[in-house]
Amino acid sequence: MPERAAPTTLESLSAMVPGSTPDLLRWLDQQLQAGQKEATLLQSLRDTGWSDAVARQAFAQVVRWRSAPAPQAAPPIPEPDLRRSPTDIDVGDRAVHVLMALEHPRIVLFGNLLSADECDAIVAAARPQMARSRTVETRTGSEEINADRTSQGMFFVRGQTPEVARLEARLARLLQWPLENGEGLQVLHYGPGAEYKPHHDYFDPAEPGTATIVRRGGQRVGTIVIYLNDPEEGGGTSFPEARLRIQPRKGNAVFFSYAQPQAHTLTLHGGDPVLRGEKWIATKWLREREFH
Ligand SMILES: O=C(O)CCC(=O)C(=O)O
Ligand SMILES: [Fe+2]
Repeated sequence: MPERAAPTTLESLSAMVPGSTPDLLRWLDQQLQAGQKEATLLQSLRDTGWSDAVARQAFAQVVRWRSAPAPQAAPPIPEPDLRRSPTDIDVGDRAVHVLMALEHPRIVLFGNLLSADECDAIVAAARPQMARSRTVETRTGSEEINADRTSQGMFFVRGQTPEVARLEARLARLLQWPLENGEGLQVLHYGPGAEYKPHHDYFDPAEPGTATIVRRGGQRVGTIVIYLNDPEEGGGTSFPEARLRIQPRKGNAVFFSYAQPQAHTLTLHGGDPVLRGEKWIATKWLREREFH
């Protein structure tokens, strides 16, 4: 029998037909599956002592239940395979540590994603191209300077340097998400006092520019922020609704996902002001579809 994912089970359906039983509904379902006709079925039910009213109501409910459309499986989103609570995840050329996992909001903290040398190489490649960070402006669909974001930043195109390509391959395995569905890696640098006020990374569907933005690759559905150095004080990544702060550690990374572009995902987050030292991060935003 084809698998049926109806809004309710036959057991709970029988509660909606007074006088019926789950067995009666299961029998009707099997008979309909076998191609039996209404008149024949109602007659056999009457013959075996069911009242006409119960037989008719049960028949109608089962017919309706059988024709209910199978609910759409939720589309996949980026997600590490944590089903067996692994300590490490093999990403091909490295064992990434799983340090913490929160269900809702979905937040996973990883260690050992990058070696110290790899972090340094990404910073060195990004440094000459740093400029005041821009954010995608959903009101207009263009990129603008944002007063809430006092960091400096740049984007790599995918695969731009060997380190970037290696990191992207690792992330694809770690998050079980195609490399092509990722935006180019963004590197951000926060000096003392710099911050990124709490925000959502998805594009607000209510804003007029969002339709234009999501034409390229769909919505953002996940983010991984990779720490490229150790700030001395401050500079955490905070999730105020989860009352959670992640303290940066060179080579570690925090991943979070949001299946819908909605506040109930509790993925509001920000970069706390750097109090002492500086902060370097690389951010990869993951899209629903291929981003090019
Ligand atoms: O600086 C941080 O820790 C957070 C960065 C961030 O929210 C982003 O890049 O979207
Ligand atoms: Fe963000």
